[in-house]
Amino acid sequence: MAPATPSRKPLMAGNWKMNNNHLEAIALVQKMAFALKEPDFDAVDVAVIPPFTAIRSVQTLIDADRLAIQYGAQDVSQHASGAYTGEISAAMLAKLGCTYAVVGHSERRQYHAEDDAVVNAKARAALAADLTPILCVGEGLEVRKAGEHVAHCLAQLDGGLEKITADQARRTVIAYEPVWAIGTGEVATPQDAQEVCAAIRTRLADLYDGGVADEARILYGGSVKGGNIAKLMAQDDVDGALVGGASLDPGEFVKICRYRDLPV
Ligand SMILES: O=C[C@H](O)COP(=O)(O)O
Repeated sequence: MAPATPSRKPLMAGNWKMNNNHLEAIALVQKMAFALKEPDFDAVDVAVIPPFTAIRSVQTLIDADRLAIQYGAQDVSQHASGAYTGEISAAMLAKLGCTYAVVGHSERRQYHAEDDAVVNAKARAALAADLTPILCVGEGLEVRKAGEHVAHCLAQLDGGLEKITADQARRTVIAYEPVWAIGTGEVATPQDAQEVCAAIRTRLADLYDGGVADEARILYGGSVKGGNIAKLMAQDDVDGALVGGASLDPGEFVKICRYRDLPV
């Protein structure tokens, strides 16, 4: 497919998972803010995705220091409000200034039995509140070994995008995260990442139109580090990364955000 155009600004999103209390979160964002300069933000969108309990602190710091760092949540309720103990609504996250909400992360699918219908309901709830969903898809090792990874990811994509309009799909971020590469140090090869990201873009063109496919950002996630990001970003259909472990290290995450300075 066509190479990344200026309309697809790369996005580097750090998913902190269940790490960092609100004080640690402030310290981490401060360290990132100290290292990142204005031109970095012209080249790439930088986002942190802290646990719910740290979002308010991150918002306060980012607002006070007028930082260009975006932020979001790791999950969102499919429900608007009411008796759903423990849930956080999209409207609550929007009120906290969140830009993104991750939906369908493999850890939610695996440990919380979230299926495509739930993932889709969460994506639609996020979009209704003007949040940008980061919709995750990805295959496990068995599926990969069986050679069914593309079909598997496209089925998750179809399910996740059910009843989502073209305008909504245009601003949705898709993250391809092969489960076998998450937290294992075993990164997908750039060709593996490109194969699935290209298939996702082609499916977006089929489901909607070429405009949606051209504009929607597709991220790769799974053991991304400073040492492998440049090769991944050299792929036509990889528009950024959803970074787990390496986003907890400000030096490493800044290196990832500055992938253009790294040798391919
Ligand atoms: O959301 C992030 C992914 O699960 C990747 O995590 P990782 O970079 O630690 O492999």
